[in-house]
Amino acid sequence: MSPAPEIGVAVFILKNDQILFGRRRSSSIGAYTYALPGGHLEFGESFEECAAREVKEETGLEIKNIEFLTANSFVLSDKVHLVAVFMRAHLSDPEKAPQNLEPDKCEGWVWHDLKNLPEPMFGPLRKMLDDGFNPFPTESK
Ligand SMILES: Nc1nc2c([nH]c(=O)n2[C@H]2C[C@H](O)[C@@H](COP(=O)(O)OP(=O)(O)OP(=O)(O)O)O2)c(=O)[nH]1
Repeated sequence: MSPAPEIGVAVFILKNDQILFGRRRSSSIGAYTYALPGGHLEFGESFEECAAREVKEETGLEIKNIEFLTANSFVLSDKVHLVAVFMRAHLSDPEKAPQNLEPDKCEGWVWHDLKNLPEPMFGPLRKMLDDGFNPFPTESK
């Protein structure tokens, strides 16, 4: 029987014109690609709770104005089917820098401009951005 789809929540943390990315390590899917902070939805969690928890666990940052943006279904192989929920948020304290709190999973966190995104990017995210998805509120562009 095929495994169940996994539900991930990924967060576009926006600071001025920039987005926070981390390069994934080899142990999980999307090895060595740049992705957003995020992780798997736990039983009973809202998307907002999952976003805040994963961002705090991975970067030490607290986020506010957490909003749902979109969701996508990606079949990556005959074993991996992801349902990715994309959220947007801002830093509670814009002066605070991200820490790499899970160095076994991530090489470090860096802010990138939407016009100068890091490569290679995690496949599902690359596809969304190539399709023209823009996580910034329309009034700020
Ligand atoms: N972190 C992250 N996950 C993403 C992104 N895009 C995307 O489809 N996902 C999917 C992949 C995974 O199925 C799921 C969770 O990702 P993950 O691999 O980072 O999870 P994790 O180990 O940190 O989570 P956990 O098991 O500790 O809860 O979300 C993204 O940009 N960042």
